[in-house]
Amino acid sequence: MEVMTHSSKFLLPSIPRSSSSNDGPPPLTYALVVLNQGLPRFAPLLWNHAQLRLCADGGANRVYDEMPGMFPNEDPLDVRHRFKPDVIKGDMDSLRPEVQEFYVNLGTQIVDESYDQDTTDLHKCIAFIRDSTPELDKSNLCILVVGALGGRFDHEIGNLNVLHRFSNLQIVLLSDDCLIYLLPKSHIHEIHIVPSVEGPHCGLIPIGAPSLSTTTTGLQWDLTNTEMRFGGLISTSNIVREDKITVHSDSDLLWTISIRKST
Ligand SMILES: Nc1ncnc2c1ncn2[C@@H]1O[C@H](COP(=O)(O)OP(=O)(O)OP(=O)(O)O)[C@@H](O)[C@H]1O
Ligand SMILES: Cc1ncc(C[n+]2csc(CCO)c2C)c(N)n1
Repeated sequence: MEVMTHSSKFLLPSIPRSSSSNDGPPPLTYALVVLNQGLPRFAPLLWNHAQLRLCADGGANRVYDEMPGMFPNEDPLDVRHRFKPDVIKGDMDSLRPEVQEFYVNLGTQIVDESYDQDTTDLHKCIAFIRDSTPELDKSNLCILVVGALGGRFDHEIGNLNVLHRFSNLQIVLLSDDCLIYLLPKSHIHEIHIVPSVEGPHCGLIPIGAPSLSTTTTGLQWDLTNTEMRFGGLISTSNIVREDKITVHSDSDLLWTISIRKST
């Protein structure tokens, strides 16, 4: 079984190459999706790492309203020009008209899918990235989603559902406090902890289906061919003990880890 490696190095100001030699995996490219919740403090950092920046509907209001406040010594208009979304997509019931007009004048692409009331704005944005030009090599693409957690529980669960709907894409849901991604059962996973920005609290959660057997290394409470299911044992309030965590499971699992306040 192939090994999939994971790392939150996108939370570092400059992303180190994966290894000192040339035989490591190719570097990831990042896309950013901004949802309609308060921007996390590291939003400008992720924006600068990303090659493609989308706003899900009212997420564009957040960029327009909140980015200038993150650069209090700069002219708000300059900041808004610097943080111009490439695409705003959704059902457009939250995007304010003056925000839309501002970004249209800067060249942002607006994709109105108000006819689709069966998928969320995040789903629409992920589908856009999936279907976007081959310039973005999907196998090396990691989609960072900010504003995904905290707030309305129906939205949070909808966001987790998107991880399962697009399980062949690497998607990371972020809030100010933690991040979440899916560990597909098709791979053995190596999670390389970046101790300066994340940990120690973590969890492994079988949200889509029970797991008959999960084995981990590197955690305070490791699992050894352990069964996990909702209503039974799930691994919450666990702690990372080593800088490399391995996970092998017969089910897709959610991995979550806390983000340090100093990030
Ligand atoms: N409180 C929240 N918690 C988590 N995610 C959120 C929250 N609010 C919005 N989102 C995310 O941001 C996206 C865009 O938000 P927006 O408010 O524009 O959606 P919406 O379709 O108008 O929602 P609704 O009509 O249900 O209020 C949503 O699809 C969702 O993924
Ligand atoms: C069974 C069922 N439940 C809820 C909705 C409503 N809904 C789900 S996604 C969405 C778009 C939000 O931007 C809306 C309105 C539905 N269609 N089907």
